[in-house]
Amino acid sequence: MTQGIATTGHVSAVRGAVVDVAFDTGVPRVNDALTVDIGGTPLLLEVQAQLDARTVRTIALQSTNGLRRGAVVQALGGPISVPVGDSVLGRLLDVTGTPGDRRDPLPADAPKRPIHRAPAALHNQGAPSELFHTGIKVIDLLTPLAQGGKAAMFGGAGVGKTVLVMELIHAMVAGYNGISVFSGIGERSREGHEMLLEMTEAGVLDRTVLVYGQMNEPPGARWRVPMTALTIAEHFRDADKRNVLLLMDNVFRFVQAGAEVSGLLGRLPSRVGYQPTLATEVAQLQERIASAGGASVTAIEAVYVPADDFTDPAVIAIAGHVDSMVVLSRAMAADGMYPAVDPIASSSVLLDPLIVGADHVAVANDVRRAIEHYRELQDVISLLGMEELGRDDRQMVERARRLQRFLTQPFTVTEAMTGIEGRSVALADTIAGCRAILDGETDDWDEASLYLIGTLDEAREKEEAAKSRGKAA
Ligand SMILES: Nc1ncnc2c1ncn2[C@@H]1O[C@H](COP(=O)(O)OP(=O)(O)OP(=O)(O)O)[C@@H](O)[C@H]1O
Repeated sequence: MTQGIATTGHVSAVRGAVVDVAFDTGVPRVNDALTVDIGGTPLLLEVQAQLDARTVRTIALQSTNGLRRGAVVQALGGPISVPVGDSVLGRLLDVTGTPGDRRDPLPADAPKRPIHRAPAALHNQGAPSELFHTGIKVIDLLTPLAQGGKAAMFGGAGVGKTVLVMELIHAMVAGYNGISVFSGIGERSREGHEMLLEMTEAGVLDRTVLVYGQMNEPPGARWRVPMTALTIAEHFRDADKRNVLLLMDNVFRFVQAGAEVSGLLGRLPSRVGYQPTLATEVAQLQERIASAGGASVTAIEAVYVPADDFTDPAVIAIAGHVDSMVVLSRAMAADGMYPAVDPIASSSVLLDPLIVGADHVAVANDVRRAIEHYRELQDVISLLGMEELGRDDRQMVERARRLQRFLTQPFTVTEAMTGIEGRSVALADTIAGCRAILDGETDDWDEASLYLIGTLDEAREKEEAAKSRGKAA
């Protein structure tokens, strides 16, 4: 709000989620919050543009049903503020910080923080520190995650992003003593309540905050909900010096909501119809996800890839900010190779001999090389058959197929679907297993023995059991 100027205005136009508000003298600043009462329910608006000396254009964060021209609007004198701190632990909140879990309201004296803030100062930011072991073979080997790092799971519709994020939550939250902040952005609305239940069952609800703006909510809510989650995470980091795990499903929906808002505000679209401010919006969100002052914020993000097009501007903008990029492949999902992590397209800046050690990097590179070589030969194999390959090529292909199978893994979260108990594998076992396959120890094993198992020892038992059954028959 411009200093010393009246804070009350009135609605001058309503066009869906876009509301124009006129003030008698002066106008609030961009990103300031306004509130208006619709039949006893407060509606939050956020200023997006100053149209002239008296009028602002705002975007509504809740439904504008029932809003009339002339309604009295209060300027709050700053950005939307959301409750932070211990009182939000174990709660399911919406973009404005209002609980949606049918429990008591939050205490009136809960501390609040504005959702728009500058990122932590660069000199105060910490780089990713220790590695986060997930127990998921393909991730620990090829795209390691770090505490204080940013990882994103990229994939088209239905290739397993949510399942992978849920499994990571399972793997990490139980053995992690920091706070987890989960932000549901523009996905199915039932997911929030399912998550609440799961966290309660896992006994970690008292260390978790759930913040949701789902697909049934207006674009303003989906656009600002990651900021709300981030503000809560930042408070735990700065005020309590606690490590935070920030999970976001799905960051693409944040970009999509931004595009909807941009269209509603009448801005000309840019490449592929996205908002002209795409890169800025993504950077404003991602640059705030940082470790600072000795406490880390570790982010795991799911990113939907529209029409499996990895050159989509939204995907590229997000990919530029992450340390570990886990790419999910439709072809692998179709073959039942779950988790469908593409070993070639996925990468991590942490896969460096100085960070993970030379042995790890060497095995990871050999695994990639073998699978890449197999892919190059796949056309020849489908046209002419394996018999036409030279001896070395055939051996490489057989090892690559075994490696691909060894890197599949049953998940705890899919136990009900697959009927197979989830496995968690130590990194040393993953590396030893891959090395053994690359060295040819499993050349005469049945490929199926390596599919959906944990360690190589388990595959060995499966192989021996199959052999003894064969003999008995
Ligand atoms: N690791 C896995 N093991 C077994 N099945 C899986 C696995 N991952 C995914 N699936 C199967 O794929 C389906 C879709 O997975 P999921 O909901 O995670 O996809 P998504 O990429 O998040 O999809 P959307 O883009 O629609 O949100 C699951 O319901 C399940 O049947």
